[in-house]
Amino acid sequence: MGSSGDVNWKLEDHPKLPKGKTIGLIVLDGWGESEPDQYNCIHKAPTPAMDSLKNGRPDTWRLIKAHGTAVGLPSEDDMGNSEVGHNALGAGRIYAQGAKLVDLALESGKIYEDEGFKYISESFEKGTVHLIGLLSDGGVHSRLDQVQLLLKGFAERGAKRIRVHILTDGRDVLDGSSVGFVETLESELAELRSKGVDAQVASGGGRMYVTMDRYENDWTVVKRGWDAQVLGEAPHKFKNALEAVKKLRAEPKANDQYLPPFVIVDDSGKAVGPIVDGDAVVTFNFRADRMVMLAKALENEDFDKFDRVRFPKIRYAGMLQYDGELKLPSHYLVSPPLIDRTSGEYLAHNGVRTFACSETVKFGHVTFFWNGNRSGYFNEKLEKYVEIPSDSGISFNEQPKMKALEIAEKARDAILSGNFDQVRVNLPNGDMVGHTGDLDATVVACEAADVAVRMILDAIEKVGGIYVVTADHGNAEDMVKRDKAGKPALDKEGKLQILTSHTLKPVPIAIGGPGLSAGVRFRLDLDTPGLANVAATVMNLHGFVAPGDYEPSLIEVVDK
Ligand SMILES: O=C(O)[C@H](O)COP(=O)(O)O
Ligand SMILES: [Mn+2]
Ligand SMILES: [Mn+2]
Repeated sequence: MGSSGDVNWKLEDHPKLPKGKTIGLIVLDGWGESEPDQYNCIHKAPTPAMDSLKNGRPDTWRLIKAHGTAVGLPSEDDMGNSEVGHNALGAGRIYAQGAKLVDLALESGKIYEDEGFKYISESFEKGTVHLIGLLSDGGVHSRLDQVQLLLKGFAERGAKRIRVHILTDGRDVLDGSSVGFVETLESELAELRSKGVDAQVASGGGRMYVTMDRYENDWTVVKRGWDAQVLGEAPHKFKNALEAVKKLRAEPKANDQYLPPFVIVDDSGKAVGPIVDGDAVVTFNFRADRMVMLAKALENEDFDKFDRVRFPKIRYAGMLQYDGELKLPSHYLVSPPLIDRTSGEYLAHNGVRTFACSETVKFGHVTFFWNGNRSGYFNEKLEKYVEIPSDSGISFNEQPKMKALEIAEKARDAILSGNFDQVRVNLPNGDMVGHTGDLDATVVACEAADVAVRMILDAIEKVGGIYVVTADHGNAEDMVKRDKAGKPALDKEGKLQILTSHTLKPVPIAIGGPGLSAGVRFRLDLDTPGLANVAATVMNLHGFVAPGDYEPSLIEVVDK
């Protein structure tokens, strides 16, 4: 057990707070705090459990920051996301995250000096370099400006033939914005062509239908991408990417997230950029969860998730290494943040028994991301992680209740069993349904999450425990794009622009339960605390003082 040899894992006893209270720790995914209006689905939904934690309870309910620099992102314009949110919640400190690390490596040019670039550049002379990833400026999984810099950088350093395999977004950015991003990319590629580089888009598809599945929920998503990117085969063929995206978007009910796969073909109808022996491949997403499955398909000799038909001998590098435990991929352009000494690891060393649960689409959030991008248990005798299979092959507005009830039942049973000191869940509804842009379904989703919260609170009540309820970033509380004055913004045709993405809003945190010592309340002296302050808070509630370099606890104990 343990990640680093000479760490003193023993946590000091908290001078005032007892040990042995069962803590129910709930993360509502995509649940921010915003003005109550008709685009605030949390406000529109009946949420009696969450309301009861807030109303009239200023000492034990507050807001904390969940976006921008508070979670290690480059700027205050960066909305929060699950990866950085759960990293901060679990690690108790703020780490420069993927987006920022890539920015720094590009700015300093270090990206071109390290092993990963040297490795792929061996293919520049004779092979093609392929770039695969999410094409948007969402800044959650990838950023187009970084891709533009990479394209230039590769060309300046000898790449002769470049192919880009795009995944359209519409989830971290507005639906329909794919067209503009493709235009930007196309003009970048035209610029390269004018300098003698053979550069073009080779394939594409919508991120949720092609390639970017996560936590092995549905391998057919990755297969669709493989067929287009590697084999050069797809149901739709076009002469260029702009035409592809425009035509496919014109189909009834089409949207950026779910565009079908396509390949770009030459005049003879042949795909312009299948991946073949001797080529280099870079997956340019910096975020791990939705790249791991493709990385496995590209890298692993033994692979049985679908028939790859061909397994080309390529030089493959990720923008980052996506899984430090699996060392996947083995080559990468930028080193990921080294998140060590997470609260989970400390608590395991101090005998705290932990149960963690979510459904597939968020399971890694409350385990892998929570534990500093680390798979598996710190101590399997003390921990139990339960994954409830998510529905696959549907958009979650079709089943907005998702598995909230099942997650709550597992948490309830874990709490009542007396076998665990911390029972931690992620309730995905507000986020996953919020991303569909379906307002009515998102209201149902928020209500379902609230019902799940109630069930967990009731179990905590029964065992005399403590609850901590918070969220990782905003989403469902604001479902419309707004102008600077905060009014809903209309597009050129006068239509409302539905917001499928996360937001910049703060998130609530509430504590309570019969086990909470009298006199515990939120401190008023902290200057805009954020998600990283939660870990020390939870350690206190388990009866421990947090390590000195953790962000300060949110609570104090006053004499009553
Ligand atoms: O991957 C996704 O679904 C979105 O881009 C971000 O959502 P998450 O950060 O809540 O997972
Ligand atoms: Mn999230
Ligand atoms: Mn999300």
